[in-house]
Amino acid sequence: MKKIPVLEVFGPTIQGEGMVIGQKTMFVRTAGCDYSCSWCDSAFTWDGSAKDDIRQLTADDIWSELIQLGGDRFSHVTISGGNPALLTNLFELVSLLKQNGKKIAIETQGSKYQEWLNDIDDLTISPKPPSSGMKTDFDKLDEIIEKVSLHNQENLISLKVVVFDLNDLAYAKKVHLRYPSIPFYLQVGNEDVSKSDTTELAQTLLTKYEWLIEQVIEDSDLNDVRVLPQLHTLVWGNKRGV
Ligand SMILES: C[S@@+](CC[C@H](N)C(=O)[O-])C[C@H]1O[C@@H](n2cnc3c(N)ncnc32)[C@H](O)[C@@H]1O
Ligand SMILES: Nc1nc2[nH]cc(C(=O)O)c2c(=O)[nH]1
Ligand code: SF4
Ligand SMILES: [Mg+2]
Repeated sequence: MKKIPVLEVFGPTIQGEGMVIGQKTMFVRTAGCDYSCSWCDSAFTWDGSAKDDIRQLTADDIWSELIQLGGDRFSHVTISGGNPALLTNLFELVSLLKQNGKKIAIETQGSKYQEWLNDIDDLTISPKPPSSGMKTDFDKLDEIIEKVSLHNQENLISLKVVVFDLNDLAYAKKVHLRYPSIPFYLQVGNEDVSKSDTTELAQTLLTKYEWLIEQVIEDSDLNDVRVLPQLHTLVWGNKRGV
């Protein structure tokens, strides 16, 4: 079996973000990203700080670990990163999870296409706004969205944009208007990914959530969007592996 670079396997927990927020799920976090967002809350997947913790695992190894941690207490697995869509080899894990009756979600930024994306039950594509320092290749994003919309019709696809400021909101609007038929989520940006005081962090994030809701209320281009905080950050702060 082919190897997959893995940094974390954890759960059961709840999906804290986006289209299936609140869903009980396991997480597999792969190593490596083609982006380097200034505010990335999982920078250890790509900045070298956790390079000694990367394990090269087969799909069978990952499955054993999921069962060891989750037993019969899960039906859903979320694969995030880093950018899992860098990894052609994830195909074997996707088919193994499906064979075992598990639903699969993916978190990716929409910079790379893989054929196995067509087999994902809950696919979240999260293009990055200006505050990240990254530039979206809209031709590539068009291509990915066209392919997954065509091949992934029984499954759910959504777009999710993290917003820190008005510039990001203008970008989010542009993405939503470009793909009006794809369910669209706005997510509160966490400015302080190393803060350890969860109560203080939650207060700040709720204030930012209220600000984001107010922007959406006022804007007729944003009538059909959903506005969400990162639920896991409100509950557990910046803790890893939850
Ligand atoms: C860590 S990323 C991994 C998956 C993929 N690389 C991506 O960005 O979509 C998972 C999600 O966390 C979001 N995220 C990362 N840092 C964040 C922050 N500081 N505040 C809010 N959301 C953040 C990303 O935008 C993405 O939607
Ligand atoms: N509970 C929980 N929900 C999440 N949703 C997306 C996450 C991610 O880091 O991709 C994440 C995460 O790390 N934990
Ligand atoms: S694309 Fe995702 S994992 Fe990569 S740097 Fe940005 S937020 Fe982090
Ligand atoms: Mg996260």
